[in-house]
Amino acid sequence: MKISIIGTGYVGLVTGICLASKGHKVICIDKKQEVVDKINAMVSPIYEPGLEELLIKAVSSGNLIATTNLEHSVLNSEVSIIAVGTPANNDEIDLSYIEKSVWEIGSVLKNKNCYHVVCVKSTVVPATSDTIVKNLLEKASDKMIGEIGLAMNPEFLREGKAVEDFMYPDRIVIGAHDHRSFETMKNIYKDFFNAPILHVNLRTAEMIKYTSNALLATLISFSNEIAALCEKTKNIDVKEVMEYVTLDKRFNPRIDKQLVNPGMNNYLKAGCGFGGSCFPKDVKALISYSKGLGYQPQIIDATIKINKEQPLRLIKRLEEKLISLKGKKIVILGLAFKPDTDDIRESPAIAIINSLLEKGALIHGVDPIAIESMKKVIPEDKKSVSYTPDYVTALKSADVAILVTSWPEFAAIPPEAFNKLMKTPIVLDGRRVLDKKAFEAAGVVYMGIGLA
Ligand SMILES: NC(=O)c1ccc[n+]([C@@H]2O[C@H](COP(=O)([O-])OP(=O)(O)OC[C@H]3O[C@@H](n4cnc5c(N)ncnc54)[C@H](O)[C@@H]3O)[C@@H](O)[C@H]2O)c1
Ligand SMILES: O=c1ccn([C@@H]2O[C@H](COP(=O)(O)OP(=O)(O)O[C@H]3O[C@H](CO)[C@@H](O)[C@H](O)[C@H]3O)[C@@H](O)[C@H]2O)c(=O)[nH]1
Repeated sequence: MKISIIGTGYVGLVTGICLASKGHKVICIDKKQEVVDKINAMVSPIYEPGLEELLIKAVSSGNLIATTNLEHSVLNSEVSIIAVGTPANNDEIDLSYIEKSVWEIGSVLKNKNCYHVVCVKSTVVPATSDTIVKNLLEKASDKMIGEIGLAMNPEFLREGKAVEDFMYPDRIVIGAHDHRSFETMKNIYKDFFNAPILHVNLRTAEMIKYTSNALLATLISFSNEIAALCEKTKNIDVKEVMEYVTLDKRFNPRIDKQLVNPGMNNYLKAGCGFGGSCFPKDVKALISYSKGLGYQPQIIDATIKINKEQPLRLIKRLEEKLISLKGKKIVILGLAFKPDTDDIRESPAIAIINSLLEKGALIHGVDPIAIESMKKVIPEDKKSVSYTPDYVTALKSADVAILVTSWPEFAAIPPEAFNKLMKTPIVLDGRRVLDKKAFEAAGVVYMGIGLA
């Protein structure tokens, strides 16, 4: 099929490249010329494992091109997928990018005579597609929805695993205004063999996306609350508790008596809090949507509150240990909000560094790829903040190291290196990926989230 994708960020680019690799003819549209130029030059504008290899194949096979020309792209495609940002504005969803792109598409459709489906892939609060999007499209095109197709197809990919998640989805949710819109969208996904394609109405599709993110975020805050209790009780380790609780087959289904999900990859890992461009923004948008309906949410309100406190609890524990953090050299192992990405949006590292700076500490941030992104938010300054990709340089004569992002390379640092390099070898494991016994055997003071 011929598909145009409006907005070529994480979601738009991954969608475009993956659909092109399934044989569709894809045009990626972005308003940023530098993004378009990079794509056409077969250089990925974002860091995502496996993406650039697929991009090279997609562009060289002629299945993918990028442009800033929306009109030409919409006229030359059967479906337009909208993947522009829906950022938070004072904790409410900002729909201005959606509105602008819908208007632009509608204006082109005014002069297009064959059937065209407009599909919202961006995350939008329930009833956005069947009210705001529908009204704008009808007004701009001078046509009724029905004559133009309308769908909402939420995206569930995770950064760092985006290609894998897109190519092998657990389910494909298609909210459709009518049967014809649904059938057209279904055709796009006909070669995604193992995923069920679920047909729902537009607003249900929107609610499924928010519910998914709110549930996953709530599981993390729940685990962090249990971690706080474990820290106040000697000899209980939250890692052990959560691991054994989740052996229950209601969390960990079995096939032929074998665990399907043995690594506890189920959002019940306590840590220094969830970050990223989605969980914080989407849970807050759901809270604001809910309040707008006159319902005061309780659980998801607590999810955000616990997440805000979680990085600060870490600092409090350090203060209890060291009395004062003033002048202490503190190494932050990990700046990205999770491994395998250079994205630092809402990363717990930001709250941790800012709080430590307020207390007069000196920061040495380490990350394999997220340093440049972090410098834009917390710039390097010779006195109190510096960054390096090299942990050896950072750890030299440090007072404390805090592991914030579970990059595998940090878990692979030998415990002896901390003892040898640091002034006072104290390690605070904010992701529980280090081996406490090995650290203690190497003479390092080990502190961990969810462990007294
Ligand atoms: N990032 C994720 O992992 C993820 C996963 C699932 C869903 N989502 C949702 O998908 C949406 C997009 O997220 P993202 O992270 O890809 O955003 P992003 O900020 O990375 O990318 C958005 C892109 O849209 C472009 N753009 C904005 N208005 C435009 C217009 N009128 N015409 C052409 N281009 C335009 C911007 O230049 C930018 O490159 C959001 O609603 C987000 O909540 C994101
Ligand atoms: O047990 C866990 C699992 C995750 N996290 C943290 O949660 C955050 C988000 O992680 P993850 O879900 O892997 O990354 P995202 O790329 O933000 O993906 C989420 O947000 C996307 C955007 O909406 C959705 O598409 C995905 O389904 C949803 O998982 C990160 O800071 C993680 O460190 C934990 O603290 N404990």
